[in-house]
Amino acid sequence: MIEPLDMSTFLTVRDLERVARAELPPSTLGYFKSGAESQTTLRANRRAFRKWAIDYRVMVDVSRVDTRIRLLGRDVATPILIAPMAYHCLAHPDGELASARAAAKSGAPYVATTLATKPLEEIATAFDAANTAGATPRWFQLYVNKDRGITRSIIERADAAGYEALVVTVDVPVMGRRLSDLRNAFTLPPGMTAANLADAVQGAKNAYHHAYATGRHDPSLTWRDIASFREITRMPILLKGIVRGDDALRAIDAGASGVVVSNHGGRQLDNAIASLDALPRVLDAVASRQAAGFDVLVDGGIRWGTDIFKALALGARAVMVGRPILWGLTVGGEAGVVRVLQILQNELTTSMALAGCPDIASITRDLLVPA
Ligand SMILES: Cc1cc2nc3c(=O)[nH]c(=O)nc-3n(C[C@H](O)[C@H](O)[C@H](O)COP(=O)(O)O)c2cc1C
Ligand SMILES: CCCCCCC(=O)C(=O)O
Repeated sequence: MIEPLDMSTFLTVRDLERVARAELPPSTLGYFKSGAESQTTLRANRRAFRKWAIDYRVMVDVSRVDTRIRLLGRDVATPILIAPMAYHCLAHPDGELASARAAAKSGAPYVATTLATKPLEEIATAFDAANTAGATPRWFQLYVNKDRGITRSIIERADAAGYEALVVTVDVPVMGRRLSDLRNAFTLPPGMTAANLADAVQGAKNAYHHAYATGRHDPSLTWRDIASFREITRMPILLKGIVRGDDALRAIDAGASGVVVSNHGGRQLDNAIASLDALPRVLDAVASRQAAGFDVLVDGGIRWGTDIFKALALGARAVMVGRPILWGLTVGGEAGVVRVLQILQNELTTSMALAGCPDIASITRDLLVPA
């Protein structure tokens, strides 16, 4: 019998990544880890964090460190969210049910993807059962289907299942060229499906990824559509994949409540600007709206608590973490994702204490200098 791994032996996200890379079949590993084309943006996302050093304060009472934030108008325990990512069952048979439970137990907001391998209703139930104090929100990420009837029905299902926000991903008009997926003809293995779309892609049950990307996904999405989604749902809308100040302002005009500064983890436009590099100009553009509750989040390349510290110091409300969650899920299922979130949370609170920041509000811009 193989003994379950003791999660406490993993001290960094990298420790889990190493084991996950060894465990995953090549085609799945390629799908999870890859960026588009030359992977320049994938690398730039990491490099952007190394451009900053933390100019710390001393002699501040940090006997208590509080990571609570306000997010879309409610209190949340941590600024670390789980990014929407397709096909969690590739990492572990419990898939999104495991990652959702782990998020709820850790107090980390969870963003379920349209392309989940478990139905959005089951993910909601798994999350809520573990969210005993009801303190943590879960959001739903939307990919827009060419058949707007299907899109509408997904939004209505997410609404009915009690998701608190709709995250519309806007940086995938078409899929980026991830070379390993092309070489491996990546698709879902037999028996695994994009569970929210099962009715929509009948006849392609073992090839959802390709069938969805080439046949169903809508490249004609524009700002006008956001206004039309506003009419369908009570959920506040965030746009994920914004890197420009003028687009952030358009998002506000379209009725969005926030944006996620993101280049999709370097998986879409290769040579795109790094997310962290784009963050300051987006924040500058929407500065006057932040007091009114317009939230700016960022993702891409976050692997350490100090990365989160830097993003918050630049002015992000919160961060989303992508691939590290898949490494944790691969290595230990729910316990592995809990461990990833614990590691990042511990690193964040340690860096806050060492930088003289007892709470998130005290992580200010002057604490960063060029490295
Ligand atoms: C395997 C994988 C699948 C993803 N699927 C989705 C998705 O379904 N919807 C979405 O909006 N973003 C998706 N993303 C992008 C993530 O939400 C996020 O923007 C990115 O992973 C952040 O970068 P990081 O992985 O470096 O943390 C995916 C990313 C990965 C790695
Ligand atoms: C054309 C939409 C396919 C997106 C696949 C999921 C995703 O966002 C990613 O792999 O990245």
